[in-house]
Amino acid sequence: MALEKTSEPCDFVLFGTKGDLARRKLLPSLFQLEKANLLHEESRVIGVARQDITNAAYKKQVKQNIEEFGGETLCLDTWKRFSEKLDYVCVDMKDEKSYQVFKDHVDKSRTMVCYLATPPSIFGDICRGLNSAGIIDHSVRVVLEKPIGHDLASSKVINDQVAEFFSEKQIYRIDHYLGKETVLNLVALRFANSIFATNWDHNCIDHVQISVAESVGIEGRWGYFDEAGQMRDMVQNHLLQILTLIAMEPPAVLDADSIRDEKLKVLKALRRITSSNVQSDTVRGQYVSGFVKGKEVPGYLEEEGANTESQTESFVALKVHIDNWRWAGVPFYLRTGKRLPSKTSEVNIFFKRQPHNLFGESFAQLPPNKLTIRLQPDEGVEVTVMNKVPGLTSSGSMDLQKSKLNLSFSETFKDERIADAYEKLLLEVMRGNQALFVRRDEVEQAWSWVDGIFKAWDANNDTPEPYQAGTWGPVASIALLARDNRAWYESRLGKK
Ligand SMILES: NC(=O)C1=CN([C@@H]2O[C@H](COP(=O)(O)OP(=O)(O)OC[C@H]3O[C@@H](n4cnc5c(N)ncnc54)[C@H](OP(=O)(O)O)[C@@H]3O)[C@@H](O)[C@H]2O)C=CC1
Ligand SMILES: O=C1O[C@H](COP(=O)(O)O)[C@@H](O)[C@H](O)[C@H]1O
Repeated sequence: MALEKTSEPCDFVLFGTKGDLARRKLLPSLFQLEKANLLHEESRVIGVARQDITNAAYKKQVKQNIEEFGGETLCLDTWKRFSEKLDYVCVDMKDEKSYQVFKDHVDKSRTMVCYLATPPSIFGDICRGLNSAGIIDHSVRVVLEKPIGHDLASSKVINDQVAEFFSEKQIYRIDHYLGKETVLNLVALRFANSIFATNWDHNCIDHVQISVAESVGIEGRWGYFDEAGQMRDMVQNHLLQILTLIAMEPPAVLDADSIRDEKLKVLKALRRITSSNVQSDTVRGQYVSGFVKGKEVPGYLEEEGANTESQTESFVALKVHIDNWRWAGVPFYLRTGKRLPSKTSEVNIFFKRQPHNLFGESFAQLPPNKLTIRLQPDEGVEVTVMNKVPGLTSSGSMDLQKSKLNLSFSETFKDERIADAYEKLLLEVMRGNQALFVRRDEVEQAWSWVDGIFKAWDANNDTPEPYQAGTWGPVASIALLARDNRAWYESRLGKK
């Protein structure tokens, strides 16, 4: 993927620079942008945290982060250029007065991006602090991390707090799945290829499966995860965003609001899950100890910091209906979980059978066409097609077999490095393109739908079903599809 350099110098202010996300993802991504010469020569990265350290000490910490999480040997030339861009500001983000110090660090003639990699509970404090220091004007952009809130009500509170100081045009709500190369490719695949564009509805498609499987557990983030659970951590944002890109109508143009208007319509058309269908259409699970990739791992309730009463779900499977013309009668099955056999995300589109069988028994036994979009790893697109087995037969019959048309990104684009999602998104913020960010109404519509599921679970006194770490989730997840005479497509890596 060729990314384009930012044309304007930018002050990129990273609140929460010592946190997990900043260390693992954001700083290494900024470093990669520097390495690819995509940061403007005069741009700066200003880390903000509450520890009182010198700029030199901060640079040392950032260097260690990049060495630890950058995934490659540190390129010293790049580091020299990058470290010259680094600056550090000590702020207690809850104390309005402490923001005055910014005046000495930011240059109002540049574009300013404030990335809030902090708990959402202090987004309002940060905006207020920046405002009291006179830093906010119409050109400043603010990036908000997900999940925004815990439910619709709390997300409205946070969005209102930020909206007091920033207009919607200045707000970039990040969902890092929207920066993944293969998720970006969904739009190209659908709207640049007439073979898909013209077959993308209830006439041709039987059902859709979206699986986002993780092999990791909660990675020492009990405090955060146990409050959130897989539904708020993954479904409310990443899975619903993927779903909207698969299901949306073609936007008139590829600008931010045209795309977001179409995604919003899909979210509005989601059939609500209530206490009458929650049992048939949802499954939630919590892992118990088991083996992942041959290694013994603890159960959810044995994780560091765990409370043994927790009923937080680490797995969710859903049957979702989109009540509109295009998708009438086409179920979308979604599943995501931690401590599954492998880290594999893919979308499988199952097409309908041909209306009439011209080929006899061998054809009847074969599954219909399937389009697999491998989001990660081994990014690519695969179509299963029916093919004649070459050769002569005494009866003259035609034997068919299932074959694959396989586009592997790593083989096809050998010379292109696949950029991390955050690299793409950070560059888009610096460039001022909101197309890959989530609008307030989308976030709130998604919460409203997810809130309905929690309400229904509560009404039914539903609790998560146990599943062994290293398996594909509770048995009920298999039953969810089996009731419809369907089965999850167990992806290639799951078989390894
Ligand atoms: N970690 C991840 O993989 C992901 C995280 N996110 C989101 O990103 C955000 C950050 O997450 P994460 O990095 O994991 O969180 P952490 O708890 O690791 O980091 C939060 C940062 O905020 C700082 N902070 C909190 N309160 C204050 C305060 N009053 N004054 C100054 N600094 C403060 C902390 O400073 P200190 O170091 O001093 O405590 C810390 O550096 C959250 O919204 C999360 O939901 C989203 C996707 C993935
Ligand atoms: O946002 C989050 O995403 C990660 C999974 O992201 P991926 O890019 O590695 O697929 C998830 O592990 C984490 O819990 C969640 O907060």
